[in-house]
Amino acid sequence: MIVVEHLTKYYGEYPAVRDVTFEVPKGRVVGFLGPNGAGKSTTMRILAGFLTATSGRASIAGKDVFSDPIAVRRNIGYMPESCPLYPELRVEEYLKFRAGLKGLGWGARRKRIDYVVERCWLKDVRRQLIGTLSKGYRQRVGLADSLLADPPVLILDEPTAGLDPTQIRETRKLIRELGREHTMLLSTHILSEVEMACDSVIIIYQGQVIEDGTLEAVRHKHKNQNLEEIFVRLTGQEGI
Ligand SMILES: Nc1ncnc2c1ncn2[C@@H]1O[C@H](COP(=O)(O)OP(=O)(O)OP(=O)(O)O)[C@@H](O)[C@H]1O
Repeated sequence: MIVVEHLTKYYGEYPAVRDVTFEVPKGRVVGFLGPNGAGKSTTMRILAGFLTATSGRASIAGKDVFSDPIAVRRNIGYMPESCPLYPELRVEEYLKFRAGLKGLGWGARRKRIDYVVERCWLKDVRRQLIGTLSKGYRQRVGLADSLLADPPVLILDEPTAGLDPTQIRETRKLIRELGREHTMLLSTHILSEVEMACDSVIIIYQGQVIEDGTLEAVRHKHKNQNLEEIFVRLTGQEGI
C-alpha cells in the first residue's frame, strides 16, 4: 500500500533521509521509530506530498507521490506533528472547511463530521474556538481531520505527543481500533505504544533504515529482547 524506494532528502548539504526503502502492506499498522532528528517527519511529509524528495520514489495505493499528488492525498489521512489549525475557527467550522477541501458533498459532510467528532471525543468542544483548545484537544482535531474522508491509509506523526495520560490511553485505544480499518504508518517515541498497537516496526537512524520487520521477527532476530532494549542497542539512545 505504501512503497518507498531509495528515498533521499537533502536540506541544503544535510542528508536528512538517505536511501530509505520500505513497504507497508495493506492492512498493516507500522510503527515508525527513531531518535530525534532521525528523519521520520521528513519521510512522512514527503509521503503526504508536503515536501519534495531529492531522489527516489514513493507511491501510495499505486499512485506516485510525486507525479500524482492529488490522487495520493485522496487516499491518505495525514496528521502532522503540530497540526496547522486555524485558531479563529470553531472545531465544527474547521472540520466543515476541511471536509469541503477534501471534496465531501454536503450530505456526506455532516454525517462524517458527526462521526469523527464522536470518534475523537470532540463532542464537548464542538463549538469551541480552536485557539482556546488545550494541546491535547488540538491533537484530537488533527486526528479527526485526518479521518474525514475515510482514507484507506493513515500517516500519523506522533499522535500522542504532549497528551496527558488519560488522553494517551484514549488515543492509543482509538489507534488500535483504526488499525483494524486502515493501513497505518505511525511515528512515536513511546515504544510500549508500538508494542500495543503495531504489527510491524521500522527503525530509522541518521536518515537510514536500520531495522524493518514484524514485531515478532524483530524480537526473534534480537534474541527476544523487548523493543526498548532493541532500540537502545541499535541507536545508542537511552532517551526515548
Ligand atoms: N526545513 C529544514 N531545514 C533544514 N533541516 C531540517 C529541516 N527540517 C528538518 N531538518 C533536519 O533534518 C533532520 C531530520 O528531521 P526530522 O524532523 O525528519 O526528524 P524526526 O525523526 O521527525 O525527529 P523528531 O523525533 O525530533 O520529530 C534533523 O536533523 C532536522 O534538524
